[in-house]
Formats: sequence, C-alpha cells, structure tokens
Amino acid sequence: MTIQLGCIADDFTGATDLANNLVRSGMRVVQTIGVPTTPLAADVHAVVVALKSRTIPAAEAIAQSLDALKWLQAQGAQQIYFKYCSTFDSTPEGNIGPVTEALMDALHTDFTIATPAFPDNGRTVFKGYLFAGNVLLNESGMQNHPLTPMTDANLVRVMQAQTKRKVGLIDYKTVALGEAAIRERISALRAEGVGVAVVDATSNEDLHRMGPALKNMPLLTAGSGVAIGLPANFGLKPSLQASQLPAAHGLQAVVSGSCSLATNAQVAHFKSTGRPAMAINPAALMHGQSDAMVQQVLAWAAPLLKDGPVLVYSTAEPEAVKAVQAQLGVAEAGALVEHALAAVARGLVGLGVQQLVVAGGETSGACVQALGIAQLQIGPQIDPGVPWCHAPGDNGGVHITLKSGNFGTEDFFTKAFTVLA
Ligand SMILES: Nc1ncnc2c1ncn2[C@@H]1O[C@H](COP(=O)(O)OP(=O)(O)OP(=O)(O)O)[C@@H](O)[C@H]1O
Ligand SMILES: O=C(O)[C@@H](O)C(=O)CO
Repeated sequence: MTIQLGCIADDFTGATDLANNLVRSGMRVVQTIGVPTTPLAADVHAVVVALKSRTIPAAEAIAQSLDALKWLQAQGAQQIYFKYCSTFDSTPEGNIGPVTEALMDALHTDFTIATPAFPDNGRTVFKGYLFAGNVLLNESGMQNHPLTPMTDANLVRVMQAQTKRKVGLIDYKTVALGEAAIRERISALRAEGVGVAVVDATSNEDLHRMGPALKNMPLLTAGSGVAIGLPANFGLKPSLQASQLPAAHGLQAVVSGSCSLATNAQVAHFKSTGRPAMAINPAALMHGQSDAMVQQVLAWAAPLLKDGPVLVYSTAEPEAVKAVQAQLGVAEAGALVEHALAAVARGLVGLGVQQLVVAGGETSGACVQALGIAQLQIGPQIDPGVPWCHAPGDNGGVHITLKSGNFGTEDFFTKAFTVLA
C-alpha cells in the first residue's frame, strides 16, 4: 500500500494534532509511535510518525527524522511534512532548523516553507511575527516554557539562527493574492538564494490559498495548520466525519505534566469541581524516591477511580518550575517528572483506566512509550488540535487523548470524557 503524505512530528501531542487536521480535511490517517519496523498494513492516505525529538540533541533529532523519512519513502510518500509546534518550540540550537536542513538535503530540494500558523487555535503569523492569541509569542507565557522558552516572536530571525540556509518571508499581501502570486514569490526567493521561507497566515482562508501553491513541493515544514489546505491537492474533499473509534470502556484519569498557562487553568478548573486531584512535587522524586511516590499516588487513586476521573499532575506556575530547575537542572527536572508521570499512567491503566487524558507533549511521549503503544487510530475532536485516539489492546484497548500544552478550553479535563460517552 502506498501513501500520499508522509509526516514526521517532533512530539506526540503535535502528531495527533496534525493527524486530526488531516482527518478532518478528508484523509484517512494512521499515527505511529516512533518509526515502524515493518511496512504499513493499513490503507491510508497519510501516516504521521510521532517522534519525541523536539528537545533532544540536534544530531539525534536529525538521525531519528531521517530514519522516519526513509520509512515513509519506502511506503511511497509523495510529499513529506515536518510538523513542529504552533508556538515554534525550539532551543537556540534547534531542532527545527537542523532537522529541516537534513530533510532538505536528503530530499535533494533547495526550498521549503516554514509556518506554525494555526488560526483555529489563535496562532497567526503576520509579517513574519508569530502571535499566540492577541499577543506576540514572547509575551504569551511561552517565554517561561520549562524546556523551550521562546523569547523572540520574529520567526525569520529565530529560524535564521538555527540554519545555514538563507531565510526569507512570503508576507500576508502575497498570500492574500493566492496561488499564482505565492508561486511567483517562491521563484523570486529561490533566485535570491533563499532556502526556507516563513509564510504569513492569519486565517484558514490563507491556509487554503497556500495549499495549491505547495502542491509537489517535496518538503513542507509547519505546525498543523498548513494541513487543512493539502488534501485537495490529492483530490480529497474535507469531511468533518472523524473516524469512528470503538466504544469506550473502563475507568477515567488525567495525567498532566504540562506547565503552560492553559494547562494551569485546566488543572485549577478540575480541582474547582471538587474531583480528586493529587500533585506530584518534583523535589519528592529526587534521591531515588520516585518509585515510592508513584506507589503512593496509585494507592491514593485506586479507591477513587470508580467514582469518576482523578487527576495526577506536576503542573506548576513558572516560579515553582524555575525553582525546581535551579535545584535539579532543566533537563534533569523534566526527565524526572516525565518518568514518574509515565509510571503513574502505566499504573493507572493497570488499575483499570481505559480512558486517559495526558497533558503536555513531552509528558505524552513518555506516557505513550511507557504504555507500549505502537499505533493510534484518530477519532473525534474534543477541541481544535486535540482528538480522542484509540490504541488497541487487552479488554478493548485504551482511549487516550494527548493534549498539547496550550490547547483546550478551561474545562477540558472533564469535558473530554463527555465526548466519549
Ligand atoms: N513542576 C515541574 N517542575 C519542573 N519541570 C516540570 C514540572 N512539571 C512538569 N515539568 C516538565 O516540564 C516539561 C513540560 O513539557 P510538556 O511538553 O510535557 O508540556 P508542554 O510543553 O506544555 O506541552 P506541549 O509540548 O504539548 O506544548 C516536561 O519535561 C515535564 O516533565
Ligand atoms: O502545534 C502545536 O501547538 C501542538 O500540536 C504541539 O506540537 C504541542 O506540543
């Protein structure tokens, strides 16, 4: 079986976000966790390979992305889509620039686009500046991200710092004129030696105008927004009919390791409903105390689960995160918390949880790996960018949703379960 679009996502929530937009735009999609070792068995238009490569060393991110590329090419992928965060999450070293460059080299292409625009979630790009909601990226809370603080909203500048290729801009005026003008601008930029063009988009209409101009471009790099304009290039029509998931069974739980503004509000909202919630303090995980802490959390959760969803969270305000990072180091703090939350997720599933909400991309990566999930079927959307997914397994498998840090309404942690009911 051959596929049309081959996608490489740099984290797991981002992968379901992209798969969701492709499904809603008319594609049959499968998401794999990591690079599969066998050929694709499903009859689909697109595959999203979910990596956990956003914050690992650039050389490793490149190696994993090239592996994914090789597998996708072997499945016949006609176009490659490198999906990163709608808030362009990266460190000064990358990994968006280095991975883009490596994919360009491997695909023997001298030009690609870069745009994290996702208007349905308030991410817009105007004159090369990224807005999250009504404010610039660096005023949106993303300047305090635990792993990838974003302190500059100018994407041409941010991308240029990460790549040796010349970075240019296709601005909103060109995008507004549509396919021919965008193609003309691409030719002009290529003639100037530009290898990567940031593209403005402030609405879904912009993304739909962009779509036809991207037909046959070997590599696209973007958030999930660009996806909505692509299926038409393959003769497919939008369909809001998400794929049907098997009926949901089992107990319900939420595991949250995201420290974003949105997740902090979602945790506060869940607690305000009076439902059971337990915080994990990273300091309590140090000196080999993690296993004991996980056991304590599971013993707490076990008798409560029959009465409805419980929440286990490390979600904290920026000051608390900074204090922990000062004590443990940024990477160590992140890894310690991810490891503990992943063990909690595995333990909760062991207690009978079959409907699981996980908040945070890195956290989701750790949890999905700990649960041994290899492939996800994409189901109905809960909020823009966040679908329910299903992983087959014993007793009907697990319904899981991987919520990007900044996505979802305040009541997401309770609302999500009503979508499956
Ligand atoms: N209280 C805490 N102190 C320090 N680090 C924490 C704390 N809680 C979580 N972390 C770490 O912060 C990181 C949060 O990243 P994660 O990707 O899970 O969330 P996010 O960035 O908000 O989500 P997304 O990537 O979907 O936008 C993880 O590595 C997590 O382990
Ligand atoms: O694009 C986004 O914002 C999300 O899909 C994501 O990648 C969060 O990790």
